[in-house]
Amino acid sequence: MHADIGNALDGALGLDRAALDDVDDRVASAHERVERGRADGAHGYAALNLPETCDPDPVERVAAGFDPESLFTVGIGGSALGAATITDALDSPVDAYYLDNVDPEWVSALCDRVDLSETVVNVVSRSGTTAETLSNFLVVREAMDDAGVDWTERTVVTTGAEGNLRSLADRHDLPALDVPDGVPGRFSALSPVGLFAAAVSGHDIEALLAGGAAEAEKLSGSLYDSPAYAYGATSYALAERGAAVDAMMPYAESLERFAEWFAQLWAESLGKDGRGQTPARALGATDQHSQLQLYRAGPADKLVTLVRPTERSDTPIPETDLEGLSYLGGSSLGELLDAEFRATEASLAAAGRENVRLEVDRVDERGLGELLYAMEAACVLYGELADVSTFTQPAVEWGKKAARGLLGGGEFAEADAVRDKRRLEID
Ligand SMILES: O=P(O)(O)OC[C@H]1O[C@H](O)[C@H](O)[C@@H](O)[C@@H]1O
Repeated sequence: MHADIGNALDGALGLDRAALDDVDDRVASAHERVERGRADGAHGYAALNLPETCDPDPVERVAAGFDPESLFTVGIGGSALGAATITDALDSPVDAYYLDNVDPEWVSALCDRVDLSETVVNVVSRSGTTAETLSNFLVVREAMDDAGVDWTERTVVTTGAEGNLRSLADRHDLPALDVPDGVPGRFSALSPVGLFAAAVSGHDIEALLAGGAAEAEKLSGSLYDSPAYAYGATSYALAERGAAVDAMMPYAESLERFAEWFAQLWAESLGKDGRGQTPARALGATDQHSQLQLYRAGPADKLVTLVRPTERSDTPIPETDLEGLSYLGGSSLGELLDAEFRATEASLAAAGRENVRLEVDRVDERGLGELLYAMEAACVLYGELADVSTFTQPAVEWGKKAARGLLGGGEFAEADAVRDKRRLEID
């Protein structure tokens, strides 16, 4: 991945090169802490070792046992978004569906619509306790039973070393993949959690890991030597000066989900102790015609992150004799998209609005591996600089307990708070 942080300097938020150099002095010690954590395989930091420690063989072996028309990944948050980012980005013969939400109409319509006898179900939960995932799995399993499909022949389990799902896999002798120790869900894209969907869809998971390894090699004690750290340190420095929002805006339809994955990574990891940066999801060029007005002329409280591949297959724009449109003829959709990318970058910079450019060669397995790993490393560095507990999510756990208490799954004080809701009702 290549990062260009030039437009993050000397804008409305006042980050200049001297201030960034000061942050760089702290990057050295932050990097040492990250390296120590990686060497110890400590919780969270272990995720940055995945390009070396993740063995693609078991994933490929389990995937080779299936030749499905469709894939249901039943999981939520980090147990779905990494895989979804990869399969959405790459052309695939397998229809990949992600059953993360528990919207009853949507789930049952999906089970009715898809041929379950040609579907593989991968139920993914690190903890094996997530209510949405287990409920959706039970619904899908029953739908398979009802359709006369032997679910045990078509189900893969991806989970931690023990728990409900591990017991289920053992009891029914299901193929099982491991969520590696020390790897939180939102950092698990380059583990079996993200890679099974890619492998069963025929993608090269070794190239995904190689992309991650290439970014890992560039991590160093200076932000000026590592694109991942350049991004993490710049985002942190801007956040400290008031960039409360990070608008992730890929210029590739195939990377729309990447912005969703990034949102979880950034929000859950860094939103702590009254700090953090709110991720916004945008898509170039579409959102130039929607959100860009705000990004350029609204509050100066944002970093806009522009992502693009430098190479892509292209489609020529046919010649036309329509007056006013002839300049488009002989050009291509790719050239138009690139011109829009550069115009947006310049338009933000001209208004003093900070933006960063991130580029990969192509949206392929290698490029995705680079991008996913680099954003994870950027996030870990940001967390070190901000001194937050990057790998926990206590605020999310609060809501989980409240919901569980409401459903009769135990006594939780959090559920009482739901019952005590204040009301001021207007009809
Ligand atoms: O993999 P699971 O244990 O089912 O967890 C799925 C998701 O659950 C929670 O919402 C956490 O905040 C997420 O970080 C996690 O990715």
